[in-house]
Amino acid sequence: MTDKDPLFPQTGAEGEPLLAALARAPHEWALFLDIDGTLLDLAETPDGIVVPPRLPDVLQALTRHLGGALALVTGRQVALADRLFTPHRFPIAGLHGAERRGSDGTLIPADRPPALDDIRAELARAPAALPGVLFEDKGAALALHYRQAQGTRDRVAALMEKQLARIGEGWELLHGKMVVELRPAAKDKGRALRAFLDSEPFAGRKPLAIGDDVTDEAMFAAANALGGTSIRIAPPDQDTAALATLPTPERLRQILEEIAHER
Ligand SMILES: O=P(O)(O)OC[C@H]1O[C@H](O[C@H]2O[C@H](CO)[C@@H](O)[C@H](O)[C@H]2O)[C@H](O)[C@@H](O)[C@@H]1O
Ligand SMILES: [Mg+2]
Repeated sequence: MTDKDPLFPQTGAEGEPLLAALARAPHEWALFLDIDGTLLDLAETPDGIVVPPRLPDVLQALTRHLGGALALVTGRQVALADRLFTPHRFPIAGLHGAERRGSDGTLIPADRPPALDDIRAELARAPAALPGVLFEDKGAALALHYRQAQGTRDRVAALMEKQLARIGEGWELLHGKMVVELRPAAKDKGRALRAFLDSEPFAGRKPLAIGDDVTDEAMFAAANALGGTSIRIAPPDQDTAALATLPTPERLRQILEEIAHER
């Protein structure tokens, strides 16, 4: 390996050569894709995202090229992600790795302790006190979004800290893009990537992980440690474990579509 090897670039390198390497040897690679901010442009609200019409078929074509070794790794619920990419269903880790469905189609759900229900009720009332804040109920994880009320950031964080203290061990807060999420701590995106690579058809392949946010950092670190590589959708000077960057979801979608049409 040299400093110039495109498969093992320095942090801040351009991500396109990594995807070109995958396109040249799809049987060697497993592809792990985040959704919001990576495959899809960010929107003002969680429900405001737009799935470009060709994207589900592009992902399906890529899945075929890769012999099935493509998985979505997202903070969304699996059920919601399935609706986004209908009629296709992909191997997927949801809720940042707390739930997972491998290529055999069996979903391993996240635990949903009763204690979460009181917290759910309190957070559902938060938008009344914090105008512009949005509550997202993801079943086994709960989120408050402040993209449309950025002045409430500290109050949202304090409210979520209070919920974390209530629910106790085994839970954590994730501070994502203008969102704070309460979620199970034991499973993250890095562990999800490792679990995929322990099973067919992912086993024995080099992982390429692509994401855009703090929650993807565990996935980047796992991919790098397992002989693969990683791309963050971010400016080239982003502080990240990812070994390369791409500027926008749109550029990623263009490249994925080119690879899908090469076959
Ligand atoms: O892991 P991801 O697939 O990237 O999901 C991360 C979170 O994405 C969503 O929130 C983010 O995207 C919204 C739509 O673009 C945006 O309005 C919000 O500000 C972002 O934080 C989703 O709502 C969360 O549940 C996911 O965990
Ligand atoms: Mg994302």
